[in-house]
Amino acid sequence: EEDEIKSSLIKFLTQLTDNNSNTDPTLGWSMDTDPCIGNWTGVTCDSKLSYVKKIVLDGYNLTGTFDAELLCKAQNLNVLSFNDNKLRGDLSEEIGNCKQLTHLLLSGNQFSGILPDSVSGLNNLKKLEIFNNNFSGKLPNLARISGLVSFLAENNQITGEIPSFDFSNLLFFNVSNNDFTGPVPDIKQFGMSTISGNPGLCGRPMPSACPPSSKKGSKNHSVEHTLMYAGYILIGIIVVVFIAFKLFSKNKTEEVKTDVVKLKGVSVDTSNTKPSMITSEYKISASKTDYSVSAESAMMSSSMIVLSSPVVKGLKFEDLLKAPAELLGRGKHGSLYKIVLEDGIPLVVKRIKDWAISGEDFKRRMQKIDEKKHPNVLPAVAFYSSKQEKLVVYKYQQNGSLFKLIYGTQNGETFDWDSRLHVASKMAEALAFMHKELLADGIAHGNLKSSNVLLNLNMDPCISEYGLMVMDNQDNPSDLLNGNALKMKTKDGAYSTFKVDMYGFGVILLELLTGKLVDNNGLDLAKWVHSVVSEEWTVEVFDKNLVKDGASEERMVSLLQVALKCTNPSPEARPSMHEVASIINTIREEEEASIVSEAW
Ligand SMILES: Nc1ncnc2c1ncn2[C@@H]1O[C@H](COP(=O)(O)OP(=O)(O)OP(=O)(O)O)[C@@H](O)[C@H]1O
Repeated sequence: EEDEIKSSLIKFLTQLTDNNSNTDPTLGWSMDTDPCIGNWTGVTCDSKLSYVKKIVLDGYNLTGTFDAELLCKAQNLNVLSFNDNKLRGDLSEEIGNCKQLTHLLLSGNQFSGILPDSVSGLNNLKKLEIFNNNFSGKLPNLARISGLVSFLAENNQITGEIPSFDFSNLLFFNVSNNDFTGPVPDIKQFGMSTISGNPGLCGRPMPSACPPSSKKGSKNHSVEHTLMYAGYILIGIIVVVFIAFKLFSKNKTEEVKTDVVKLKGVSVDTSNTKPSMITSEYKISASKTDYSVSAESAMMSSSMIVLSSPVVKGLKFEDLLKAPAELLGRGKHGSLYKIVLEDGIPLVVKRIKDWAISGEDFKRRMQKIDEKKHPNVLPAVAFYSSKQEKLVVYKYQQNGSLFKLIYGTQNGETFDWDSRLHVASKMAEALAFMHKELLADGIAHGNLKSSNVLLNLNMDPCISEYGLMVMDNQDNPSDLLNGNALKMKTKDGAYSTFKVDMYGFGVILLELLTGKLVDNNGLDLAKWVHSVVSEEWTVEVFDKNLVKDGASEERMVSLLQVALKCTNPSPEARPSMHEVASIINTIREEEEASIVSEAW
């Protein structure tokens, strides 16, 4: 079979080098040698040298017709690059036999005829580049290829409508100077020049408006559409009824519970707490509707420990209860409320759920953490502990979280490479400091993720909720499925959350680099990146906004390598925060040096 592939490839090449001026028209492709070990020009094999993976013959003066049937006998081909030759004729249907193709690059030739339907079946295709040819006719349904990042087809004579791509997934797009007709797609990010030279296009910003029913609308089509719209309307009605119902029943209950304070769920049972913290027995039950301060509750302030923060001197527990509260989030580990004190200071209160830690241990832990101050770690303002309740108070950060910043960029805000690198390096320094200082106490962050990284007024990262999570010491197998719980057993048998932090940090780096959302505690994003990178198409993992802005690929790759080390499934293999911080600093210095040299 190998011989068959070899002879097909050689036959394929002979047809292209017939009248070639090359000194050696065989380009070293010979039956006597192995394509993977012999010197076959332009041929690259997989790492095990078992099959031909790429053929790159750009600018080899190749002429004649491109026999896809012969070529695609090598079924494992990933990359075909024949740019800038003199290839003529049709691209035949058999190109579809190269099922593994990720790159089909044929620009700068004299291909004619239609692009065969089989191209739309190349599911793995990432780049399809056919510009500067004479392709004509309608395109197959290329929108089916979900992973496509580049479609460049300018300077052909292609007709029909522009494929209905999901343009937000494309990095490179150009169909200018063809004969496309139909409506102009939403391609803002690419600019109108990428569709110019297609006089038959209609709708804004073209001079001609699209005819109202430009769709040929066969009967089947219109029936389908009617059904679809009827479905939408039905769903709409259900949603409206549901919301109305909810609102109605909520109004009813609110008549009973007079207060809007969401903290009212807080139940403070002080009967079992240490006498040093609480002087007498008072109970505020969850069902109690009014939290107005009573003389007794003032005494409870003693269990509220206000840390060194000057912002809220003398903050009392009842101040928290009194202030109007807004639920910001309800996570796996508790709820977060925003409150505004009487003097207008906004705070957030984290109410930690199910934390089996004694009041003393909690107090000691919070004070240990508070002793270590770093400008990029958000200090707690106060905390409160009773048997049922653990509350930690922070200052409200009006600039939102890193999570919002990364995913907000889709709405047109920019978060450029320089700023991302800045955030990464500040975070790494802060965590390296905290890890070092708190190593002996075994207090790591425990729940590092981009929503716990806030931005201060200078847009510097501010890591929140440090140390509020303790990993339970049970080896819960279901926990092992999510990345957060990839724990490491230390010598004395305890688990170290420090390596869990490394994983969390790695995922944040991946978010910064890819701009992609994390599912399932980051495991999916990490898995995805690991798989793309192992297939060698590293560049395609990066956020296209970064690529578009011309961020340095070299330094993005360096940061990606750090992220991959941090998200190694095996905790022992992950680096320390100290190592990571120094690598990231080096990357940043290189970035700064390059900006300086560019300025020259
Ligand atoms: N001090 C703060 N100032 C402003 N926003 C904050 C502050 N702390 C957290 N937030 C934001 O409030 C939202 C809810 O926070 P919360 O901590 O409940 O969610 P989470 O981090 O997803 O969950 P968890 O920490 O329980 O795993 C998040 O978007 C977070 O970024």
